[in-house]
Amino acid sequence: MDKPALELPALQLIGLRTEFRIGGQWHPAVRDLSLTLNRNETLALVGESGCGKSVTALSVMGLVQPPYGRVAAGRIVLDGQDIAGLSEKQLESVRGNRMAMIFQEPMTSLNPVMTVGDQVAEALRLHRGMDRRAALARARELFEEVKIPSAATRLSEYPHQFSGGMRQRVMIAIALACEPAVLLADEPTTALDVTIQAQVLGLLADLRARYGMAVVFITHNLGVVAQIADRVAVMYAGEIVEQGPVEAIFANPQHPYTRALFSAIPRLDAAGQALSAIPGRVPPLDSMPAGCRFAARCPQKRAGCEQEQVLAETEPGHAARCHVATGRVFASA
Ligand SMILES: Nc1ncnc2c1ncn2[C@@H]1O[C@H](COP(=O)(O)OP(=O)(O)OP(=O)(O)O)[C@@H](O)[C@H]1O
Repeated sequence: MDKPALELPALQLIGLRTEFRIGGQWHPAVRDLSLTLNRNETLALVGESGCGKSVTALSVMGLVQPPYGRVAAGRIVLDGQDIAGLSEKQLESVRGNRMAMIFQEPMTSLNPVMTVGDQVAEALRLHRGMDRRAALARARELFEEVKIPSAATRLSEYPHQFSGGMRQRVMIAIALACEPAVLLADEPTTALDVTIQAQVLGLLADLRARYGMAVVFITHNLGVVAQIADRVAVMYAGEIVEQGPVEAIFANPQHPYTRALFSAIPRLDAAGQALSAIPGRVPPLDSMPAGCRFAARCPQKRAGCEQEQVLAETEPGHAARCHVATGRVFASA
């Protein structure tokens, strides 16, 4: 695919804050979240369950809506256009077109009573104005690109006739149909067995390069991160606590939470040693502590952690939200 000469970031989030209403009050599930993603780049969003990864992706897709949730602040800039304030109707022309999302369980997103071919074709008819015949011809090409064997005959089958891995390929074909600038992938391989997972990861990497997409890949599997990501953003309790190139995050993690995540991975050379799970749990949205949200679980807690922390660079392109790691003090100081 040709790229524009002067390239805008594919996706920029600037100060994103997404809130949910709990007991009549709004509480942030994501706050002060900024990141920039270029075309042909994969950013892994990692962290424990409940730390705000899916809410971040759903916010980008415009799928957090009142009355239960809202994007309360920030900009979501897709290929230079701020889409945070778009109406639902305007968003419909962006979703599945300039940005697309794939989920852990494709069965919940696929229509069980429509052939998979028609489901791929639907996106092309809606966003590209193709007639059914042309859309189905393109759907066949897309099935070949995502390596679904016997593409031509499988187009007229229904989702239940596909295995889990093949269904995920159908979802990827739908997502790619309109050649989106940004693909949001929320744990797309978690439900697959490891061999199929590796195949789907390889396929996503190939397609990213072929289509020049930016990919946000949500996972809590650090092995997957190592395999697929260029950059990593580690989230904890709704905030990015560390961000940087994948090599720097693995070789030189700065935030105590990132280090704790790494020490929770089983290691072959440490057979017999207990796995170090992180004691405690992510605080619920309606009782977030002031200051560092990880402090209560942090082995390096000290004076100053009770103050708001800023995300500050520890080396070029690598930042952490911890005054102990960065030597930088506080947002409020
Ligand atoms: N509709 C909702 N109403 C209220 N709270 C919500 C809603 N959706 C998500 N949350 C809360 O927002 C926080 C972030 O959730 P999110 O699903 O983004 O976590 P996650 O990091 O993606 O976790 P997982 O890996 O389990 O998907 C959690 O505390 C969750 O309970």
